[in-house]
Amino acid sequence: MKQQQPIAVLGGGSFGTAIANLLAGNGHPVRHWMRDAEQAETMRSVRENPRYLKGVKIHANVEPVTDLAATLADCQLIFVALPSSALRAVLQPQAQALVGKLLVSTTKGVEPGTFKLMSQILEEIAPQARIGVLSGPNLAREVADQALTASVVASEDEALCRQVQAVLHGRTFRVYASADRFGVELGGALKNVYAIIAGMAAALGMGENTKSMLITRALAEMTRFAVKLGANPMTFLGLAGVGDLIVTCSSPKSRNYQVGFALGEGLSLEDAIGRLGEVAEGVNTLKVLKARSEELQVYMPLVTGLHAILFEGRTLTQVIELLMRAEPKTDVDFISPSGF
Ligand SMILES: NC(=O)c1ccc[n+]([C@@H]2O[C@H](COP(=O)([O-])OP(=O)(O)OC[C@H]3O[C@@H](n4cnc5c(N)ncnc54)[C@H](O)[C@@H]3O)[C@@H](O)[C@H]2O)c1
Ligand SMILES: O=P(O)(O)OC[C@H](O)CO
Repeated sequence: MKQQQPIAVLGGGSFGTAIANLLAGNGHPVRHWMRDAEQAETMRSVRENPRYLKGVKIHANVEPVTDLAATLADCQLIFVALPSSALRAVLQPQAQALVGKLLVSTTKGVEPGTFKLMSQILEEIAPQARIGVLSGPNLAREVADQALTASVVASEDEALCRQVQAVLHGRTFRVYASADRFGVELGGALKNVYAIIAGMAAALGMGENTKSMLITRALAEMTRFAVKLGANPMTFLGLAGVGDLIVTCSSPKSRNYQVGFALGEGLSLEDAIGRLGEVAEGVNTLKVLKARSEELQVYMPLVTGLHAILFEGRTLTQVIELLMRAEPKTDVDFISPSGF
């Protein structure tokens, strides 16, 4: 009988582990690549990732590995679950091995300096690869615990979308397809910033009206920015836009929300990140988004306010005062700019 080709998952953190397990549970052999040999050995022997996904049993079809070149050589379909800060550095030296491969980024971040999204970096490193993204309301812990979940695979390459749907679809995980790779990926990166704000609001005991205002105005702000970049605003009404924004802004399981909550409790940014000990992409995204929104002259008061608190020494009270007293605006202005 012909042996099934393995699927690669790059990144030994919580999301890499959750995706590897999902694929394995669907009957696929998985090469789960991580840089840390000790972690791989632990995962091989105890069948758990105690540092990033404690209590979740690693499926027998998952093989934790540390040889990146061999992993890329053996696999055609490759899921990338590396932090945005590591993706280029890890994959650039492997450019030759990526020719003709199907690369699916699950990383939700933006590169400082270039403002490139992760699939755009993959495209630059490997112009002869086939590229897609997977994004949506997908907290790793819940995916791993088999909570009913939906996600979006986005690519101009329809066959890639169908293949990703086929390998991930299962009893607990539904995958929708989209041709709008840029919009889907941008939504996933931007929402992390607003989750920090939502976490702060929760720590301060703010009410339900406030939470709703924050999420809705965050969506307006994200969409305004996306439209300026030429993205389709309708994509933001889907799972990878409003769906991901809701889960990340309402769940204490979100690491970005946790950073915000710690800030709301009075911790410094450094201590909040230290206490988390995992990736919170929103902090870096905030810096690059603030700079880019100024260059493009897009009105983003929540981004400006959070940046002022984290990096310009403003107090939360000062920023709330400024936001609430700002000139009244038109609702849904990014769709009907001349509403009034
Ligand atoms: N965790 C989630 O719920 C979730 C869901 C969807 C998408 N994502 C995205 O997935 C990406 C990865 O996040 P995560 O949650 O798995 O992170 P994590 O904090 O759980 O783990 C990060 C992993 O990356 C590894 N790493 C760090 N630097 C590296 C390098 N230079 N080379 C190789 N490995 C390196 C660490 O060793 C660790 O294994 C992020 O962009 C995140 O936004 C996360
Ligand atoms: O834990 P966070 O804040 O990185 O969010 C995880 C996912 O992006 C939620 O979809």
